Amino acid sequence: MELTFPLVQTIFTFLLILLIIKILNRTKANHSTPNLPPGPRKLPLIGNILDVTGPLPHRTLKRLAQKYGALMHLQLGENSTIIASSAEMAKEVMKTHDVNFAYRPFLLAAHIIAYKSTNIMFSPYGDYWRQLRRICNTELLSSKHVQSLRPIREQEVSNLIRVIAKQSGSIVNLSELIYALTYGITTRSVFGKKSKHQEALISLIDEAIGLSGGFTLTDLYPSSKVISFFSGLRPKLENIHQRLDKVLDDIIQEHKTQEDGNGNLNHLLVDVLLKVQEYGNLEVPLTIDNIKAIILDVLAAGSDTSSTVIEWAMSELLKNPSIMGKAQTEVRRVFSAKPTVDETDIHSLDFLKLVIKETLRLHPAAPLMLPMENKEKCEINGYDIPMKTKVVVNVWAIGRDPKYWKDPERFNPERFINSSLDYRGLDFEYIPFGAGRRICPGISFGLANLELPLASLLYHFDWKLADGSVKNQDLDMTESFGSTVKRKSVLKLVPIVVHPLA
Ligand code: HEM
Repeated sequence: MELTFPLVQTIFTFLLILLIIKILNRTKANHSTPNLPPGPRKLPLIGNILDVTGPLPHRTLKRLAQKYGALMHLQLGENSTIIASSAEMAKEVMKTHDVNFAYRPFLLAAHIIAYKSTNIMFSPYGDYWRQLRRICNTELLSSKHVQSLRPIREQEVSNLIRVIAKQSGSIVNLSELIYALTYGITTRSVFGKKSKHQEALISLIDEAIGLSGGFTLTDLYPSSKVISFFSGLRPKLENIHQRLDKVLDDIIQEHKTQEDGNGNLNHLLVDVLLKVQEYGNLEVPLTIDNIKAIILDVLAAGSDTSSTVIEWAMSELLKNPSIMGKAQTEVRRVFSAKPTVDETDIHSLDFLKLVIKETLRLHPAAPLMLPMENKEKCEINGYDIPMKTKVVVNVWAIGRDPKYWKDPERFNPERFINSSLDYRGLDFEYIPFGAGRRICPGISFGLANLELPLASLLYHFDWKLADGSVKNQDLDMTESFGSTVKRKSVLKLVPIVVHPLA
């Protein structure tokens, strides 16, 4: 058969279409099999869930990273997850690709408890979140405002010292006392006077944190209605949310009609928010529910973190008596002419600041930070990171990496002498408060809540372990994972009054 020109043209067009389809398919195939970072073998349906189960995920993830690398991929149920375990990878995520990773993944607990994720921690990156951060930086959590809350801290700490002094020579549960102290400081900083609802509020927040910590099945399989139904998590969270909402409403109403302990109404965090709501000239209006979500953030993020760090600092000091001695000598010298520690001279406690820095290195309150998510696909270290991948930074592993730290497991505050390393998010080998746009906005408040209590505990008392048969250097330091990583066993100690309160 002779090939006519129209027939040749038809065949040519047909072949061309086939070629285009093939190229398109290949491109599509490339899209569906990205070059992900290495990670352990994935099992059908569950992926790597079994690889990360265990009581201390930050330690498990460090071990896995030693095998698979500082940028590792895990499939956790339906969630494609990247774990960054080195300063270099953390910098890629939180500096090079900062805007792209400034999102948070959807978490059912944050959605239900925190008024549809309108708190600072879980609201998506955008105008509303930017506005909240502006309010934090300029008003709510600014250094100046934290300074104005000084009388509350001093009163609460001196109450604690009185309580402990009464038990001089007997056993105290220091963990419990510190926890009550930081909640006391935070709730009073928010609302002023101790409210009759305070205990209910604290126990509800604890309950909420208990339900949302770790990996919940519902968050591992967000698309499965069956899992969501059988886990029963949603109704439990809704129940807590309703009770929390009622308590917060009552406290705000009660607050509107009374003064704080200092006869002053304008410096408390709830007043700042109510004032900003009314007169703040806001781009996005702030509702009362938004205010409640922010208050929940401050209460949850502000108390537990500080008590955890104080508890670890005291544990490390007890374990290292010569360092304890040095810290006590300093605080007793600086405040020798005073009946107690106040915030006027607290900035002179240079060694105590090193102790706090070293505690934050070895015991970052949030060892896996808060999860992040990228809006768009990107490439890190030659690997593809598809859009909406969850990213976890193992700050704990970075803080103990011998690549950056000499003798990393040793508690040695002096390593920070003459070192420019700072926790403000610029040195990626040391990021206990995170870095980038989502860096903790509560650094000043958090530090103020650490310095005064620690200095006062060291000034007024000498400390012994309750169990006299245990040598100080053998103090058990086992951790327990939750919203923060605390001591597994409570710190039971015997205080001996050295400087009584006047
Ligand atoms: C020693 C005390 C504290 C430590 C170690 C700590 C640590 C952290 C860390 C690691 C993050 C995640 C940062 C990131 O994703 O890059 C964070 C976020 C946050 N922290 Fe803190 N924090 C402390 C105290 C506080 C206090 C006192 C407050 C409030 C009063 C606070 C409020 C927040 C909030 C609202 C966020 C979320 C920020 C956002 O997503 O934009 N924190 N904190």
